[in-house]
Parts: sequence; C-alpha cells; structure tokens
Amino acid sequence: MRRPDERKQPQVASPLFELSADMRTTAERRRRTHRSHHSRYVREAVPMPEPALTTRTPDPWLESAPLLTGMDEVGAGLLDSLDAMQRVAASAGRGPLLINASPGTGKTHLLIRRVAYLVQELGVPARQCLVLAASGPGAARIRRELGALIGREAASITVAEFDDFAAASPPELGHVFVDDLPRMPMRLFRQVTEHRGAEADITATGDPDSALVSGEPAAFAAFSDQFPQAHVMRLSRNHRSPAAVLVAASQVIEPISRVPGRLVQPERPALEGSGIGRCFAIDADDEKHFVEDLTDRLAELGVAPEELAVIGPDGMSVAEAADGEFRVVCLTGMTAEAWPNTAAARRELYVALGRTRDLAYVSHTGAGSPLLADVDQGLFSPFGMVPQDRSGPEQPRLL
Ligand SMILES: Nc1ncnc2c1ncn2[C@@H]1O[C@H](COP(=O)(O)OP(=O)(O)OP(=O)(O)O)[C@@H](O)[C@H]1O
Repeated sequence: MRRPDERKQPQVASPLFELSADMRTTAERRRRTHRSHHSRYVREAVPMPEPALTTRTPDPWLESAPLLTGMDEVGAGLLDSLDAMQRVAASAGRGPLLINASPGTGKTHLLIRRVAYLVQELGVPARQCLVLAASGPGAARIRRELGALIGREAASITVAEFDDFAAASPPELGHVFVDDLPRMPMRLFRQVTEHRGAEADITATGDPDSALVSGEPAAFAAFSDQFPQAHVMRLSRNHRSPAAVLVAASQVIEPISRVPGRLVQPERPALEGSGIGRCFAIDADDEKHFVEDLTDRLAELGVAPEELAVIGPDGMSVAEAADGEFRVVCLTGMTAEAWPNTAAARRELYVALGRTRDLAYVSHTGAGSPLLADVDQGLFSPFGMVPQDRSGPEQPRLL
C-alpha cells in the first residue's frame, strides 16, 4: 500500500495558491470517492490562476482623443475626455434628451460634462441647473467633478440625491439633469417634470436593465410618454470592464433584456488570461479559503481593500455594490439555490458583473447557478476542484 505522502499531489503554479493540506486531503478523498463510483464526476484540482490586473488605473481625463473629424472644436476642453458618441450627446442642443446605455459606458461621466458645457459654453445659468443622482456617492462624484471642471460656478448648481431632493430648495428650474432615471421614484419624476411642456430642457441617463427593484424602471418608461419628441441616444463603448466580463453580462441579461440587440464594445485593454475566474469549491470552508487567498494575493499586487467587492453571504449585497466601480468583483455562494433562473437573479448578476474594472470571479459549491450555464464556458477560467466531464469531447457551440 502507498503511504499518503506518495499520493499524487495537485500541480500548483504559485505557492500562494497552493491548496492547504486539509483541502488537499479532502480533495483527494473526494476524487477517489467519485472515481470509484461514477467515472463521469471526477474532479481535478486546478490552482487559481495569477490575477491579471492592469498595471495602473488609466486616467480617463487623459485617455480619450477626439474621434470624429471636425468635432475637435466642440466644447473646447470640457468635452476632451469624451469619446465620439458621448461628445455628441454632451453637446446636444436644448430639449429633452435620454441617454439609454449599459453600465460602464460613461453615462455619468458625460452627464457631468454636459452640465459644465451648457453652463460655461452655452450660458445656461448655473443656479437654474438641477442635477439629481440616485445615491449619495453619485451626487458627491458629480459635485466633485463639476468643481474640478468649472470651479466656483459649480457651487451655484443644485446637486441632490433622489431621496434628499424633497428637502432641498428647488432652484428656478432651467435645465434638469437626472443620472440613473430608472431608479427615480415616480413621485419625484412627476415633481420635476409636471407643468414643463414636451420641449422641457431635461437630460436623463439610465439603463432599464439595471433596475433591481421590481417596477423600478417606471420613470424611464414615463419619460417617453411625457417627452415623445425626446432625442434618444445609445452609447456602445464600454470604458469600464474587460471583454470577457462584458460578453458574460450581455449573455446573462439577453433573454430578459428591456433593450434587446444592444451593442457593447469593450474599450479597456484585453489582458492575457483575463477570463472570469470560476472557483469550484468542495464546501463552505473551501470557498472561504479561496476568498482569503484571493484577498491576500490582491493586496500583495497593490489592490486596495475598497477596490475589491466581495458579494455574497459573507460580503456585500448586489444593491450595496451597485453604485460602485471595483477593480475586482468576486461573487461568492453562486449556488443554484441562491441564484436560481429567475429574472430578478439575472438582473442582479448583470449589475454585479457590470461593476468590474479588471477582474471578475464567481465561486460556488456543487454545480453552480444555472445562470452560469448561459455564459459561454470558454469565458471562465475554472479552478479549485473542477469537475471533468468524461462523457466525450464537447461539441463546439455555433454562434
Ligand atoms: N470617454 C472615456 N474615456 C475614458 N474613460 C471613460 C470615458 N467615459 C467614461 N470613462 C470611465 O469609465 C468608467 C465608467 O463611467 P461612468 O461611471 O460614467 O459610467 P456609467 O455609464 O454611468 O456607469 P453605471 O451605469 O454603471 O453607473 C469610469 O471609470 C469613467 O471614468
């Protein structure tokens, strides 16, 4: 009989991700059990791949060059950091404008620059501008960036979050800007739009697919009724997430999308090996070890704690993560029970993936959520105790 230390140990690429001794024992035991009973359900220990991070967070203020010939003069400086479609939207004339675009396409980025442009270039009085944001951090970002763009004049612009606006003193309404319209309470939508004719100066942004609370996109739907002449613009360039994450998010939302056929084009650099990490854990402890190892490794690579979002039973909720942008998003506990094939779970997964700047991970025990089966499996980098399907070679999926 072989001694235990003569057993074949899993191959590991990095000592940091070496499976702990008891994980190995469990894994070995599991492997042997499965082999002896059902050869189809063999699992193989695969080490976690080295996280592929961008070396620095690119500076959006410096990155974009004007993309349309002849657009260079528009907005002299204020619109420099916008891509072509963002620039067209930001410099649009008066009247209602709706920017319907997915997470990470720069809706907030352009809305802020549109406010600055209208005030500074077109002479819209700052004190007649009202900017409404869905969250406190969202409103703070708008205030901060407006201050950086137009200095003291920004102080005269009313910026409030939806929940606080009733308490704020409304300015004499000139131009209203709404960031994240699908989340706007209908009561507030009526308050800022009533008695304002179909040609009102109102700019709103949003993605109806990102509305997590049922009935939430009501204000988004009401916009088209209230402003039937509104210009509607779509943005397709995504400035936040890597290609693998964007494709996965599109595949998850596609069956229930409120904006079918939406185009998404990744603008972030494609990194080698930057698929979505998928950890197959043996049990809850194993999954905890994975999160600890990932957290430690990312800290060594210089990722600050607030740049990592761990979503799941021991972390934050999707709603809590929904207003942030994180270098790494890690969705834990993605079992079939916690993430069933429902529209609500689909939207949550779409929103969570959309917060990713560099890398996304999913982890689960068992076979995992059925929603993960809707994602092309080639987008995943599986690790942990990965099931090996011995039923024959997989047929290539036709696109
Ligand atoms: N033209 C651009 N060039 C470079 N970076 C950009 C550009 N536009 C936006 N970004 C960056 O892309 C990220 C996403 O932008 P932003 O938060 O404005 O998107 P959003 O559409 O409002 O997203 P969400 O709907 O998820 O809140 C931010 O980091 C922003 O700085």
